[in-house]
Amino acid sequence: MSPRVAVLGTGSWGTAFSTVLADAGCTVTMWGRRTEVTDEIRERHTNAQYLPGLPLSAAISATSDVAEAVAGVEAVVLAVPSQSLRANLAGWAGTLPREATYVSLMKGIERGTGRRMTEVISEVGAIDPARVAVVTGPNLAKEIVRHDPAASVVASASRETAERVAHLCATPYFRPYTETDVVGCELGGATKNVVALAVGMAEGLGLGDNSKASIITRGLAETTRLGVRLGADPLTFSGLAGVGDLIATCMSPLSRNHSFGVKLGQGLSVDEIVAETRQVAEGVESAESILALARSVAVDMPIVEQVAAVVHDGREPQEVVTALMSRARKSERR
Ligand SMILES: NC(=O)C1=CN([C@@H]2O[C@H](COP(=O)(O)OP(=O)(O)OC[C@H]3O[C@@H](n4cnc5c(N)ncnc54)[C@H](OP(=O)(O)O)[C@@H]3O)[C@@H](O)[C@H]2O)C=CC1
Ligand SMILES: O=C(CO)COP(=O)(O)O
Repeated sequence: MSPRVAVLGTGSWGTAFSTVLADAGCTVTMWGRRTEVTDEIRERHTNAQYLPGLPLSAAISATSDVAEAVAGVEAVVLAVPSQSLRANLAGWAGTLPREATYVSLMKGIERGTGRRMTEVISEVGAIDPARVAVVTGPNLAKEIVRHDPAASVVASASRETAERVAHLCATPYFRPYTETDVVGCELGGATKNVVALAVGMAEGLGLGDNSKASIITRGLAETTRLGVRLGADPLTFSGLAGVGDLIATCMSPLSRNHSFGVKLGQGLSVDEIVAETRQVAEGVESAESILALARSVAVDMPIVEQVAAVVHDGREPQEVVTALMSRARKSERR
């Protein structure tokens, strides 16, 4: 019998990952908060708002009733915005199956608490961390649904859980590796969105590839610094969840964070860009929470600090360049 999986969230990545699961042999029930979207997925097998032109597998159904979505599933995949996860889980209290495996697709850090998404799942859902995993890596939804080959990481404190989730989502075009460094994988995924905003800003200001490569490399350095302070393995940041996702997100016009940054660099305000795009650019919210987390453990993150100043305090992107270039000189590796 094919494994049954619930995917909670009908946006770009929730829908794309549902197609991966279906192609890997799972029967998938998606949950979405708008019935027009769930009706469309169930009846017409499309999700025109998020993935226009993509026919969805017959193995994917959808409902706006979360109890119906999770009934009898072995895994619950969470693909809602990072900042709404806590409220979503609280609203589903008593409905979520205790014995299931929980999988986070989200790349953000919670504002106010500095928690990673798997921490929020364990805390609010009262789920044993050994039954929680995160899937992360260079996985732009629009390329995944084209079946362009890509690799990913499934990280869980339990190697067995990571292996089971990798088995559920492995296809000829989606190759999951397993990992136990959950802290490093989640920090890599969340922080690369903020670095992509900075790279996008540089592009929007008309700067070239030297500038972008410098931001990516120094962004990786500060991400690694924070990760190591919080107990991550430094090698995780040279893997798919670190440099892999950083390259994809910082260089691709398909990335919402990169595109958001380009528009900031071109002079648009945060409110103007949000009104225009109406999709999640997780780095905008996470810039502040990652900065607070870094400050709480006395880690210097100058790029994250400058991005937070632009998106939260209205600093001009051009001022960011001056601020970063006029910092006191130091050794590259300290
Ligand atoms: N897109 C990508 O390529 C990738 C994304 N990710 C990560 O996956 C996560 C989800 O992103 P993605 O699917 O792309 O985002 P989208 O913006 O495409 O979709 C967001 C989804 O969340 C729903 N939603 C919005 N607000 C709420 C809320 N308050 N409560 C419940 N549901 C809500 C939206 O519903 P509605 O339509 O009703 O607004 C929609 O279904 C993010 O953390 C992102 O960083 C990770 C890898 C790749
Ligand atoms: O995480 C992603 C690719 O791995 C998607 O990035 P964006 O959210 O910036 O589109």
